Amino acid sequence: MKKHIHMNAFEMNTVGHLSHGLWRHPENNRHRYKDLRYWTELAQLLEQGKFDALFLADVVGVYDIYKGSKDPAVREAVQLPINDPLLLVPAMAVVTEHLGFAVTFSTTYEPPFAHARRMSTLDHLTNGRVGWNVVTSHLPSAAKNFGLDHMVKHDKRYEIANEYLEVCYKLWEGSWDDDAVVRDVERGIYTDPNKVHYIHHEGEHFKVPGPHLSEPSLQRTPVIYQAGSSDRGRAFAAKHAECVFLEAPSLELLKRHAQDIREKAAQYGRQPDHIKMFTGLSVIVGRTREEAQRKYDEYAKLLSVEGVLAHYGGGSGYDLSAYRKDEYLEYAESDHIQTDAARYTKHSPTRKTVGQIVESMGSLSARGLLAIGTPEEVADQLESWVEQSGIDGFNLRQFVSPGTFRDFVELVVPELQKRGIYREHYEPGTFRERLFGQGVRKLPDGHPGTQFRQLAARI
Ligand SMILES: Cc1cc2nc3c(=O)[nH]c(=O)nc-3n(C[C@H](O)[C@H](O)[C@H](O)COP(=O)(O)O)c2cc1C
Repeated sequence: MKKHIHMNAFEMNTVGHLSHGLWRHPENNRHRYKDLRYWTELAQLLEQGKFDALFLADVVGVYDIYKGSKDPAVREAVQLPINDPLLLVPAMAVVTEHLGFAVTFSTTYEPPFAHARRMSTLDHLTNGRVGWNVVTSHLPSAAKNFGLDHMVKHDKRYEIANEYLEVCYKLWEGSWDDDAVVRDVERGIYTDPNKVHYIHHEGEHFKVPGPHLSEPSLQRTPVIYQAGSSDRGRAFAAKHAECVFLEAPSLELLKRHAQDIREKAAQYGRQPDHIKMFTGLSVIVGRTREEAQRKYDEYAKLLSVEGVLAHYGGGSGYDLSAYRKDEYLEYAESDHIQTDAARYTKHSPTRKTVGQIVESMGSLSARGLLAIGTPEEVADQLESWVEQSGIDGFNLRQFVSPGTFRDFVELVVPELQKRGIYREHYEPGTFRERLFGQGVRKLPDGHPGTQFRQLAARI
């Protein structure tokens, strides 16, 4: 059987996720993000298109680096206003049966004990369809709103994240035995106390005795997503991630990062093929090339460079308004997203002036892979990119909502299915089983989270 392409729909509980300025397009419904039906309709559309998951990004701060002010981001709706993504999941789960939900949550500001319960709750409510995009956050405004004077240093954030996950694994994997809940009416025992264990975690950043508050859910540990390709980011992904969101300015670098993560994963004793690699994808498809071009022209006219610059400022830490246009942008150590800081500097095939970078930000392909054309032409591109880079799938961005996703479901999915490179029906089971095969309901052997099972045996 040909290798199937996996698809996540990349979304955010906000107006301006990535296509800044396009909220002005008459067919764009992003202002309906506050309406639960926007999300339940979207989930049903994605399930009709046999997507693996809805991947909900999230930030807990304001983009206020560009021009030293929040005003450009506020004016352009750059990931503000923004609501909590986790609260959308139960409603979408009720109207779907197979679609996964990967939600973003930061390990830097809120402690692990409550988050572990939140994720167990979602795994119960979705019948084993939840994933967690583990981020460490990158906005100084978030740090200040969580009581810190400065952002936690970049590498320190990953150090905290490693311990954070250890606490969560202990709670999810080791605190409750599979047969702890007995519901023995005769003896009046709901749960056998001998099968619920303290975790007694005492680390540098967290002290959590346990036990976990939730009974075991189908997956126990949610499917672990990660985004971030710095050295520390890739090392973290190699240790924990089951789905990695890679972004790079070339397919060659994408391939190298994917190989690097798989090699590091093997050194951790993991199965390298138990990691699915994704990259961002934009698609403008039409029944004819002219229709696709018309959409491209409409979107390109509305793209806001100010919005892109405000987003880039928070992502990279570089305020491009502070440079002369003829200055070359050089890589400077950043505590923000180092992948973003490297995009136009050390990861760029050529040195770029700030003027050249700002000009390129005015293009719809600024954020990476963009396929434009008929369903056949788009499918050709996707097949070629997967073959060249060795990745497993894409996080599909959108220009207009839900039009971009509807076009992909109605026009591109049938073409991919015809070529035998996309599922025609959902495989049974949990989110993790759909990604990694029947029977892989929980973390597979070799994943570091499995070492914390049968905690009682070790305490
Ligand atoms: C493609 C991509 C998407 C990301 N999405 C988010 C997000 O939604 N929320 C967030 O707080 N951080 C996000 N990040 C930042 C990283 O997850 C993480 O916070 C890390 O600090 C930055 O990664 P890096 O420095 O290893 O590149 C993203 C990073 C990348 C590369």
